Amino acid sequence: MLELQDVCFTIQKDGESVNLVDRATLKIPRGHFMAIVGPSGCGKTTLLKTIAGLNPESEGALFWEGRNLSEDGDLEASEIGYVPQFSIAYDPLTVDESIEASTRLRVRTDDSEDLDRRIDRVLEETGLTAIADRPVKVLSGGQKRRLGLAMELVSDPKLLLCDEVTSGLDPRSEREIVRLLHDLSRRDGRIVLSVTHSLAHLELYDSILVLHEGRVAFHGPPEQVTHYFSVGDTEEVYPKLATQPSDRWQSSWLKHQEAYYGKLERSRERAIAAGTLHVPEVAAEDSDEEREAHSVETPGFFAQLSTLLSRRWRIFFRDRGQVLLQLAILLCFPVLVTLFADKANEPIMSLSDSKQESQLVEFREAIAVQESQGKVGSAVSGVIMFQVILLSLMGSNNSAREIAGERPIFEKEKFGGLRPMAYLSSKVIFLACLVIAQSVWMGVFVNFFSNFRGEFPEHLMFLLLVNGAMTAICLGISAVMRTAEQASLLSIYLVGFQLPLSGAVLALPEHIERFTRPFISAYWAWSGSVDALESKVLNAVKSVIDTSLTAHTACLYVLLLHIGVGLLAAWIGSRRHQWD
Ligand SMILES: Nc1ncnc2c1ncn2[C@@H]1O[C@H](COP(=O)(O)OP(=O)(O)OP(=O)(O)O)[C@@H](O)[C@H]1O
Repeated sequence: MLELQDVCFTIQKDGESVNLVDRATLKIPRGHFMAIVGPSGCGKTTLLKTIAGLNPESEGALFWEGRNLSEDGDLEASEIGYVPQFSIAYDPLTVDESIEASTRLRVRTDDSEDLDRRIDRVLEETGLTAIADRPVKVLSGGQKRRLGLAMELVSDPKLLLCDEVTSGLDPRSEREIVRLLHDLSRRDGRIVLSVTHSLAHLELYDSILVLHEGRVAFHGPPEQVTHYFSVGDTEEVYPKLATQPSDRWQSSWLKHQEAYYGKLERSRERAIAAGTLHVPEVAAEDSDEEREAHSVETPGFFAQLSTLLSRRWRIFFRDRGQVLLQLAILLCFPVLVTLFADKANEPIMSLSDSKQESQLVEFREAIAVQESQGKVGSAVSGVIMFQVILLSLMGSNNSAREIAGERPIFEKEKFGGLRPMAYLSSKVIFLACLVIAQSVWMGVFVNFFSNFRGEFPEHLMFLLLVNGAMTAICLGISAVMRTAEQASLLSIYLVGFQLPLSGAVLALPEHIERFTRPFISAYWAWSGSVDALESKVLNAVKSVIDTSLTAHTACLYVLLLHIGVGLLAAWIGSRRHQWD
């Protein structure tokens, strides 16, 4: 039994408290299929989220089998299924792969046979067996809704919450989905609550809850709705609701509640007696030990991590556009750098040791040496900065959308028991592979055509670090921002400011530089790499720059700090609840 006692969900609006759900009192027995209907904006989704625990109730209490959920803790992630309005599957995966990933993330299975059995069961239950190999992106609206349901059913939830799963469907698909939900509530005492706009097929529900401005206006058998509201047709219910304030509807409903619950109870008993409703005994779930024995265990950290990683690589390789873009960037960017590397290869002239015949010749030689130093110094510094900037760009391209672009799915999976740490670790490992491939290739390729005139391993380390720092910072941005567009835009600006604020092209005024420098990863990677040059080339670079250099050890620490800050932001952002 799910029971709500005077449950409120309150928000602060213009300094005032507003109840989006106002003293909702309900009793929903096991094996029950209930529709939540009401005019747009009346609080249907808000009520569903309050039941799910996504909106913590401000007042009142929720009980599950007599257990106070506010005091004794929420339902286990596996006990509750929530099918949201948005799609929770990745387009490039197939139906089968989506259900498999969902099972591996939510259910600790005994072996591969157990896993296959679970997948086959939900495929069959939701009528998806015939299209198990089909990619999600080609599914019809109705098939996508079935898939959303299937992905929730993998843990065999006792409470299934569905938000507008029939909206936008043609009448036939809508009836099929409502019929499916009805069937799902007939087994194992599962409660199915479905928010819907549609007043069609009400006869398939056990009860109808009519909400008005966050308040319960009616909750009873479907055939009683028109009688209760004294209307000829269900379509007339919403206009009727508008004829009086919601508190009047609420108080008049409270007077009739017991009588209607009596009717619901009698029709339930008839269904059980007729064998159309099967509700197993509840006694076994009364003790905590028994509950634990029956509950589905969530997989461990490493199991979730490996599922996420294999899914990420699969999605990456299925997205041809993404693979081609990565390859194009990987191959073209280093080529671009080598086009400018000619002058960096030239030798640097030195003053001859022998005495010159005249002062004029000596002077000309000094000028020539200075020019040669300037030319090579600028080229070497420019080539290093070019590499650093391109790797910063790759870093931002790697991760700016990585979390923000799939946030709703991540939130949904978190609700289903996914550990944020497993999720973030999978992102870090995936991105680290990209960073290593991009940076090593950039360093080695450019070094092949234009030999780094100094400690190449140190230079390579700074290339890795700058790409890693920008990838980590943009991953943090991706986790903190609300949308993928915001995250992309901010990341692009961040990269855009790297070159002008690095000081490699133009020295900044000192009072500005003091504040900007700590944040500019490109400066630290450039300065560290320049510091690793052999002394003659280093002096040539110093002769053309006004910006001061920093010892490479300090550069190393600052870049590591940037990576740390980026990952910390990603961790904080991933843990934050951001369902909407
Ligand atoms: N967290 C929130 N903060 C402020 N307002 C909110 C919040 N959540 C919901 N609302 C507002 O509460 C009202 C009820 O929203 P809800 O989404 O529950 O309605 P609904 O009945 O499901 O609507 P629809 O049928 O159009 O989907 C709306 O006016 C919505 O803008």
